[in-house]
Amino acid sequence: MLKRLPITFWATVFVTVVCVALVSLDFWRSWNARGVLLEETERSSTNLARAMSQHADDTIKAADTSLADLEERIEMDGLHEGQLARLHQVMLGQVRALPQLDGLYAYDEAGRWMVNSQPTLDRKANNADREYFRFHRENRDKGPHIGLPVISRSSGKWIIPVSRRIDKPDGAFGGVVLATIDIDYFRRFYASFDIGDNGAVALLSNRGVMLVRRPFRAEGIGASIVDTPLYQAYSRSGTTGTGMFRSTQDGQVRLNSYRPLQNYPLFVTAALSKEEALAHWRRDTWLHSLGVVALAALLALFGQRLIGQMRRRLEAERELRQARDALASLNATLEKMALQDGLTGLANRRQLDVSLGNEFSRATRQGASLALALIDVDHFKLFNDRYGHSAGDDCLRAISRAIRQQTPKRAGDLAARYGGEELAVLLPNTDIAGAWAVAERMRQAVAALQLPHADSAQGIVTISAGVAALVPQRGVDAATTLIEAADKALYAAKSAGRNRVAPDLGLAPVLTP
Ligand SMILES: Nc1nc2c(ncn2[C@@H]2O[C@H](COP(=O)(O)OP(=O)(O)OP(=O)(O)O)[C@@H](O)[C@H]2O)c(=O)[nH]1
Repeated sequence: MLKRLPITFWATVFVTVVCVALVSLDFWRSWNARGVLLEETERSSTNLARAMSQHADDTIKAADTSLADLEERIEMDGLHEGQLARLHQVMLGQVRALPQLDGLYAYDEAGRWMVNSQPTLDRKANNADREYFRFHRENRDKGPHIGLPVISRSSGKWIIPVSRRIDKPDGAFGGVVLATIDIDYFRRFYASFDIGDNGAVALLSNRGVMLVRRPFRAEGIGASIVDTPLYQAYSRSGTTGTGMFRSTQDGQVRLNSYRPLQNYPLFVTAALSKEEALAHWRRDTWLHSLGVVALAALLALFGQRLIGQMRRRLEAERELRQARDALASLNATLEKMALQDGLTGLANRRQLDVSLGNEFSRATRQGASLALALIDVDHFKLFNDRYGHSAGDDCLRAISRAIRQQTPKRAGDLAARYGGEELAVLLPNTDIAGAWAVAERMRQAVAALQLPHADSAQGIVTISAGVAALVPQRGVDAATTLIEAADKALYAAKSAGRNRVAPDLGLAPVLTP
């Protein structure tokens, strides 16, 4: 079934498969490259988040260590005047040593400013209203507390408060020590990252409050992000993770990596813009795809032309085959016509001569008898004269038909038009008696046609025949011998009154009719 499909079909299938494979392979390659690029982006953002969380942890840890030291000193020595001057010096030293520190402060149990790292101390100021102060007053927990970002009352900068509770010797609330971390310190650090034009990094509290963010927006500090998909993913997992989220702040889709701080209830997130990460890939893919599609189109066009040519060539070959077949059949017809008489449909004189030559040779070789009957229409001239030449032709055709029907069907038997109104029947392997019998049957068949002939003695068309037979002797007899003998017999038949068969007894004296 498949074999019968034309070559042009398979060529079309081939070109189509090549074009589709070309485009599919390029698509697959591009899609793979995209996946690899996103994986790399994810790795970068994860590494960035790790570095940020470590940095934030270290930054707060250093401040908290100072606080723990201050807390211990105050709990040991109390907050009396002599102690305050020493504490002031210690605080100044710590703030100078730690660039992230905006200031260090100590408040008594009523929130009054007792000592800080500022050059002057406003004794009338009170921080009892601050969130961290209320937290420590109400919680006996001795660990550090990270507060919400606020603008410092003393320096006017955005700060993150880190505080610890001071206990009196009896365990009652004795005040708070506070370290304020300059948000600008984080901002400067985050500004040093290469996160592209649309990347974002942030430090956030575990309760979903923004502490610092790049791109920096003052109104973003302290804002809640609990409704964002990023925070929901983080609070669900509670640990390190990644995800592709659309920012609720600027609508950008980013690949986010989030990671909690090891020691504090905060987490960081590093987000790289998907758009930026894929920008180069997109440009590259566009150019590449354009090239591949153009190549596939060229291939398809070229293939289509080639297949068209193939089709035309096949068509030409088919036409050529048809012409050759027509020529062959024409040749066969011509060959037949060359051996056939046009009027009677019997073999023509040429074929008779060839067959007679062949059969004569065979009979000579085999020592077989070869017979020939020469037949002539009686008074045919008168027939033509009375009925016309065309009726004469019809008459000849009818006689030829009758003679063909009576001609034996053995190989070599041949009825032919000898010339004019004269016919000949070649009968191999036949002696004179057999030939006479055949000619007699023919004569009777013609008479049976009852073709009217007013100028004939019988009133119908009749024929006369002369038959001759011989067993040819090599070097003695020739084919013409047989013709001449038959012709002589025909003449005898005519002379004897026509409408009869006369045998030639010279060549075959054995005849007993
Ligand atoms: N219509 C027609 N006539 C033919 C054809 N071939 C030969 N003839 C005619 O046949 C006639 C033969 O005449 P003749 O040879 O005189 O002999 P005949 O009239 O048959 O008389 P006998 O043979 O003596 O009986 C001629 O008039 C030819 O013109 C042919 O193909 N068609």
